[in-house]
Amino acid sequence: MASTEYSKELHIALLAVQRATLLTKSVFHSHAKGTLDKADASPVTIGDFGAQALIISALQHNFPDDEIVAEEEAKDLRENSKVRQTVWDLVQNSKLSDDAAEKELGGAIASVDSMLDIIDKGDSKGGSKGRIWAIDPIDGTKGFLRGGQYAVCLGLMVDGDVKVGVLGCPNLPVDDSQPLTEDIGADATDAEGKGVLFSAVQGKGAASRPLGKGSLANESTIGMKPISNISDATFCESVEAGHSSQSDSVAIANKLGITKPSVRMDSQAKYASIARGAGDLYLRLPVRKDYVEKIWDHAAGDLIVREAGGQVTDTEGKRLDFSHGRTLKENKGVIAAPKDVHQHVIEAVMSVLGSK
Ligand SMILES: Nc1ncnc2c1ncn2[C@@H]1O[C@H](COP(=O)(O)O)[C@@H](O)[C@H]1OP(=O)(O)O
Ligand SMILES: [Mg+2]
Repeated sequence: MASTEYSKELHIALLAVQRATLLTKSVFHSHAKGTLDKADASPVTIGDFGAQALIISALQHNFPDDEIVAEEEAKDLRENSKVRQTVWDLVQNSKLSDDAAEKELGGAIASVDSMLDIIDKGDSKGGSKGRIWAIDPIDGTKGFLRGGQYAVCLGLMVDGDVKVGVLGCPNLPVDDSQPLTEDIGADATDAEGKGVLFSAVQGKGAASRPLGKGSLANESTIGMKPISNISDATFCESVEAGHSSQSDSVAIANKLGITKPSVRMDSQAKYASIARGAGDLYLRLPVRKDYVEKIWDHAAGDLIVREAGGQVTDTEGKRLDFSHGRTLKENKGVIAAPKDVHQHVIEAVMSVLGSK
């Protein structure tokens, strides 16, 4: 492997997200078969803890001095032996079939207690200095539960700037050119042709590759679709009306002359979908004034879209600022679009939100 800047970080991030995403798929299947019921916990909880443990152990093995911001803490696992055992069994059984890759990630976690300590390493406060990884082990929990879209998310920030981003999207089609539809990939966890790893390194573009099971398969470069007429755009938004205002998005679409209905999907799969040109715009319009977005919900997607030729800002046109700790407290909402139409979209957004 050529050793350009951040190539090792990218390589390890891809393998770590691949392994963790495969773990979440196996949780979904065990749940669907009913074999998880006796664990007394939701499959989201099991998958979240398992995926976070696997990713952090890989990062600690390779980059022991880096800080980590992750969504979960092990408190509940320490208090519930049944769930703890379920997660531990799962983590022990989650190995890449490529032995060399598994070795690069540091192999198996030594004990159940070290697994708990590893999960708790995700407690960094974040900030504007140093190397900090942001992890969302399962983003889009509702999508995960319904067999639809969710994402395993990992980003590396250096001095508050995202340098590497990886998204594991097990239920998106491998084919970058497949058009975006509401139920794309739904109930398709086991179907052929599903499961993608998206990645980007700052200044080096964005790529996709099949999620696969073993060594990382061939990557293809991805890019946003040029739009000659904004009224032909397809936009994505949350399924959850509580996460993004679906009435404001209709008003903004009207203003832009967009007639196609929105495509609703959970998770950062929205960022990935526009980055590969399957959709054009991603609107995330605040519903509650007091909600602050979390860095792990945006770091990877923000870089992947920008490296694919897009611009990502908040609803006022400000770039997402990852240097303020665990949250994006200086931003409200997210607007992602191809670079040359982004300002036009922001004007429509500001006019609609400003007139409320
Ligand atoms: N009021 C809210 N506004 C925006 N995002 C929210 C809100 N409440 C929760 N979220 C976050 O939205 C993310 C999912 O986004 P999407 O709708 O695009 O799939 C989750 O990480 C979730 O965080 P959490 O996991 O803490 O609930
Ligand atoms: Mg999330």
